[in-house]
Amino acid sequence: MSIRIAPSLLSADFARLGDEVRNVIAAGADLIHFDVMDNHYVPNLTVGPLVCQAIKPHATVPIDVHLMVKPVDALVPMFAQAGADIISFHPEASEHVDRTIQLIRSLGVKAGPVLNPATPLAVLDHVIDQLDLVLLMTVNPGFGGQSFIQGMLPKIARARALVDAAMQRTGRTIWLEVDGGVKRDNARAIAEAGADTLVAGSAVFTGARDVAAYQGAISAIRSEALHGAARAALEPA
Ligand SMILES: O=C(CO)[C@@H](O)[C@H](O)COP(=O)(O)O
Repeated sequence: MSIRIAPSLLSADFARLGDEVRNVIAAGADLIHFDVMDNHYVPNLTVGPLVCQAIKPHATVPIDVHLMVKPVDALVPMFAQAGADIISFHPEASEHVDRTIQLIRSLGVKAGPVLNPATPLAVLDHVIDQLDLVLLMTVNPGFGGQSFIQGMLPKIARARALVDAAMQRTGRTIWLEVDGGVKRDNARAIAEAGADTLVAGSAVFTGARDVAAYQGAISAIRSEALHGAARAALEPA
């Protein structure tokens, strides 16, 4: 299994966003995770489509837009136009979850729901076969730098089983992404539970804030996660 690392720009230097995007990509980032907060669905306010459009020329890897906004649908075409390659959204913030997924996919963008720590996996029941990814929050959304909620590990494992079954049924690829409190010292357990895509903000944008620092952080997380994924592959199904 391959592991994707998605640095969250929430912890980047917003005064130098183009440089930060280029630097984390040079350091090995597989995706750029772009957190959109509206001070309504979550108690924080970040950036919108104009900033996504501004970083697009610097992003030689896919831009993974995480919408923490309510309502959702009106912003979807704006982010598609701004260069989003992936758009995830919170089912609680959408009036019609199936419609939102179809809207995102109709614009040629990969789609997936984001499950808060307390959101049950049952929300996937009738849509999983249409998804490109499932994003599991391992902190409550709204802020970077929070601690990983340990109780989420069994939820990741249960989501892995659902995603595997859906991939077998449909022949599609569905990523299982985890976001919140991901560090080098828990990446192994997170990947062993079944995550294949790890978002990390404060654990990546750290140290001297240059390519070497980002490379050290990304490769440490990746290497731990690869160990975890290898261990999971050895375990009986
Ligand atoms: O969506 C969010 C927070 O709502 C995340 O993407 C955080 O930005 C991750 O930051 P760290 O927990 O890795 O510092």
